[in-house]
Amino acid sequence: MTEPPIDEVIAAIAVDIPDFPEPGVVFRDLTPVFADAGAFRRVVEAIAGSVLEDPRVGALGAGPGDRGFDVVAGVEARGFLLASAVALAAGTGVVPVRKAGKLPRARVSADYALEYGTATLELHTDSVAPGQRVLLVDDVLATGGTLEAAAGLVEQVGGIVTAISVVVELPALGGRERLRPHTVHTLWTT
Ligand SMILES: O=P(O)(O)OC[C@H]1O[C@H](OP(=O)(O)OP(=O)(O)O)[C@H](O)[C@@H]1O
Ligand SMILES: Nc1ncnc2[nH]cnc12
Repeated sequence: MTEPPIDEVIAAIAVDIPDFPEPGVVFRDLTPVFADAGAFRRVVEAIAGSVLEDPRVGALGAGPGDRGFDVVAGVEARGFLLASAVALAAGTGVVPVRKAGKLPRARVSADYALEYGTATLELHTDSVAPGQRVLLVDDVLATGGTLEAAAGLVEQVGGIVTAISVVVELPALGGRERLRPHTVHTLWTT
């Protein structure tokens, strides 16, 4: 039996919440997508294979037996739900990009603004080896402030951001443009 396209699966399950967490923001709640076993499996497998589907797959170092990344990095908190599952599916390890004050050892930090506030992200300096290829994962790409900060941290410790993969992209907020020249893979654009 043919499975429906992944964007249709996500769109049918995700829930839009107007004016959350503040007036004017339409919050895209993906928790029902992650709670649905079939949808979660599809999402995780699609992200784990996202670099292999890139037309520049060869240039990114992907090919038989190589998905094009050596480790998955996820952004706290919702990115964690995806990143560890993607890493398990891909056979790699997983690295947390955490909100400020949670990482105990030597770290780099970046302040940033997102669609509804400001925050600070941190990464252990030794969590990515120099030259290691990193797939950076999160649930939502809105303004791109969060993923721009996370990508900068990965690069600051010597990693190569081979691609950025998200479940949903809100193109009206310009995140993709902000993340150039990084490659951005999205499962659902709305
Ligand atoms: O593209 P941007 O405008 O930067 O917004 C996207 C970010 O916003 C959300 O995280 P949030 O900071 O709400 O944290 P959470 O995962 O802890 O809920 C989301 O999970 C992304 O990380
Ligand atoms: N509109 C939105 N919905 C869910 N998460 C978000 N993070 C930033 N903007 C968001």
